[in-house]
Amino acid sequence: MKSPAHVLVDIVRNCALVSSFEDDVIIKQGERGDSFYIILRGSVSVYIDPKMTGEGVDESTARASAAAKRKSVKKLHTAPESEASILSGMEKASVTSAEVHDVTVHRTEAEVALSHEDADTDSEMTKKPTKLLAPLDRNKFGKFIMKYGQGGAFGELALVNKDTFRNATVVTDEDTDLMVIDQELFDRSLKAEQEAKYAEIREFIETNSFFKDMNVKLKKLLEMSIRKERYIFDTNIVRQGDPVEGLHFIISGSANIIIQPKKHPGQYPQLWPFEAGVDQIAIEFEHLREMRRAAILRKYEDPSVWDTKPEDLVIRREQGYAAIEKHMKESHINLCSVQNKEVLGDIETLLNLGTYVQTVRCTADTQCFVLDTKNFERLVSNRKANPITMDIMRAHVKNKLCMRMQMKQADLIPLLGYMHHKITEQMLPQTKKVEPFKTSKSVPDVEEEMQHLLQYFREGKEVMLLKPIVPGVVYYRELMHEKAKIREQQKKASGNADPPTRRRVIKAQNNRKPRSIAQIRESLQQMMEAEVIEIETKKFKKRTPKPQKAKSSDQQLSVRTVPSNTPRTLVSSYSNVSESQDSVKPGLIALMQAVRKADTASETSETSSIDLPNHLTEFRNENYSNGNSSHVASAHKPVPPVFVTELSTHEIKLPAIREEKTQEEIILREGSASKILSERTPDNMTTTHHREKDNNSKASTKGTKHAKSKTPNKQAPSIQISAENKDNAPIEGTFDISVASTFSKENVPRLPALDGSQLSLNHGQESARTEDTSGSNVSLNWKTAIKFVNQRVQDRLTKALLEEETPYKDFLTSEPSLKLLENRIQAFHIKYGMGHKTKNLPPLKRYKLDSQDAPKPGGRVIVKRQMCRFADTEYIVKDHQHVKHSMVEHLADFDRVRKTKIVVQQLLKSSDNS
Ligand SMILES: Nc1ncnc2c1ncn2[C@@H]1O[C@@H]2COP(=O)(O)O[C@H]2[C@H]1O
Repeated sequence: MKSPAHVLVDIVRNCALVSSFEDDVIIKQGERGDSFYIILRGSVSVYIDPKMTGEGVDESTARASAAAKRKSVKKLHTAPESEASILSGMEKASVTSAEVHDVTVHRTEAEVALSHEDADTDSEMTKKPTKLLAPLDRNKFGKFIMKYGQGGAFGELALVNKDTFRNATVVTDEDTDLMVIDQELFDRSLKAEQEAKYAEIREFIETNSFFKDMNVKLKKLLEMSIRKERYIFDTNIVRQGDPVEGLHFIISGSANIIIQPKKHPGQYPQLWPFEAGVDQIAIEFEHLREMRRAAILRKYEDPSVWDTKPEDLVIRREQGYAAIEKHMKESHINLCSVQNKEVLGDIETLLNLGTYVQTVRCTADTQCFVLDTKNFERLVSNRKANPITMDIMRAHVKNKLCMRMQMKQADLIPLLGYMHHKITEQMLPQTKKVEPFKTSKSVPDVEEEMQHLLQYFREGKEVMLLKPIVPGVVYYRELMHEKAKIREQQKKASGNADPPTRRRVIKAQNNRKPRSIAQIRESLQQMMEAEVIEIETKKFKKRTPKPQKAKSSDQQLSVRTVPSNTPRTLVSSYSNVSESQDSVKPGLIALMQAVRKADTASETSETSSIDLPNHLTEFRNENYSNGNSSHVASAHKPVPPVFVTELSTHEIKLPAIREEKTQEEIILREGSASKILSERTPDNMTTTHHREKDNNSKASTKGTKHAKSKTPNKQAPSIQISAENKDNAPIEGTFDISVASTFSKENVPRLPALDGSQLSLNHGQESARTEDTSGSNVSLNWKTAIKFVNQRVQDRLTKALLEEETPYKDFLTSEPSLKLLENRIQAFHIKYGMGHKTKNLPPLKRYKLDSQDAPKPGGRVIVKRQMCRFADTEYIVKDHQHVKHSMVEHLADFDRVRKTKIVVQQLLKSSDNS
């Protein structure tokens, strides 16, 4: 093998020297070539036409275009100088080497003179003398790739590759002297070395994680585009602030990464301050970046933030070289050391930073493979041609930045965090545009609602005053009711109610506060009174034989029946109470005790007390004819039944009104409590539940088809009272315990129509005091209870329920309700903005839906839709609408400006808090 000196001598002796002028095309892409060039003086530029290499198109298209090209080559192979000769270096065209000549253009002085002469003649003829001297249009050669200067060499590929096609176009940038080495000389002097170089590059590509998965064609192109460079000890491979050349892959040696963070703001003014964008808060305040930048500059008045040069100069001039060296050392951060397999310039390239973030100084002789930016853009970052490499690179860069951020001095380099954030953002499948405030989790729902409102106001839209619908706002309760109803309906429709979720249960338990003993006692007492628990019963059980309990009853009730051929009496089984408690407890307890006492007495005497109406026979047979019930002797005459089923401690239920099918009013049965009721029931009757109103109201009942008897509700504790009407259907009322609590033997209301004779209650010794003409004995207490209950029913159907018809007679649209609404609006306003000024808000305007002067709903006028509680019952009362609509106009003086003010205040408040 020849020594380098011998090779050099051989080359110098046998090469040719050529001088070229500016814009001479030395090599044309696609043509065949047999020369290698070394630049002795001047410079050249390399251009590649991507269409000819097939890069940037997927393989199938490339194949198709290649086939097309092959065809055209066959056609035109006789004219090698024509366009047909511009073939892809990759394509193996069937053109013989003899037919193709090296068409490298060397413009000699004579040729140029000639062309000038031509131009002159031309100018004489065409008067356009400068035409040939016009600058060369280099665009037609494709993309600019790189420049070679003095000492550079090119044209080796055609000689190394068997196909001898030129892979790029080379054009002189100035007058250039070239050393030309022909194929023969090249083969014997340089070919081996060049081949080895390309083999090494090929191996690098095959093993490098960025490139190994690229397609073969791109790999081949990449192979031609990568060059090897050597850097000696203590030289910089790249320098912070210099324009990014491309990627440097260190393959041997080692280097230090040195960073001057102070330079970064000047290098990347568009990104500075670098904290912006790193976290959620910074993103939200991204729009304030300029202000922050100015503020920081004002604060520190530090020009070095922008440029470190003047500062360096000042130090050097004032304090000398030693000082500046020391200063430089201090401001340089030696971040880490890198070696084989390190990539330089990848961060900058991916983040499009333009200049190097760091200086990389060799700590040993170092070799790198270099992929220029242009070649990188052409072959790697082109997504179409190469979809995977960029993703691999991003992951690599992210890892690298992660590791660097964990280094000791990383805190002094804020740019690191920013770059990491940016790369992470790039790696997201779809980078989310973060809107300030809106997406922030720190902003509560209410605030978001307020922002919506603000938006509406900005757009000049009228908004419902009562929005947002959040707890504490006026219509929240109504909305929740509506929702609850819908849920209920859905549950009913689906057939089975879902059990509460475990989570809810836990929550409920957590919310429960521990109760004091007094509270526990109190609730126990209440439960006892409500017969939910059976403490008293148990006590009693020890002393007296217990009547059998009805199987179907969930409550502590039992009903005794008499044989079906005798009048049947239904009484409560509250017979197990000690007499000592009798007179002590007022109200309901007294009543219940009285009932129990009477019941006990009746048990012992085995007499029936209250007749069971016919329509209840079935009910009784179904529920109580299980042989467990004790039979009570019946009275001879049918008597109005009092059907005590359940107890209520809270709710006042509306009486369900039984209506005649044929008549336009409620008629109750004579000879019973219902008779009294019928006597006292006015012609017109309304079904509102304002007990405090007088009985002058006029509303009539309507005949209806609903005639089902209602089975007493055994779940909810309440007392239901059944009276009998013509159709033997019950009239049910609900016992008001709050009123009952004032009840005592002495103040039993006098019921003029209440006739003891109609009661066939037989309660042993107490019966002597009854006025029962049938001879049945009714205990005083029991009778009193019946009286009281009847009184209540009577009150319900006469006084309490008969209310004067007003536009807002329904509970929800009644005056108190609207007052409540006004209060809540006021509270809302006080809470959300106007404070004390809103105390004197004008009242809501009320309209009847059908009145002529009523405004149309919309804008400031809301229609309030409300369901009457009767909606759930089976009875329809004439002229009564279950669904009520009323209209309420918003407060008049609450103009938009003030609303906006409130919203803005609210927003400001919330941003202050956050
Ligand atoms: N990226 C590149 N791809 C191909 N050739 C290049 C590239 N950069 C520089 N060149 C040179 O341009 C020359 C064009 O002719 P050759 O193909 O013989 O050899 C080529 C290389 O020496």
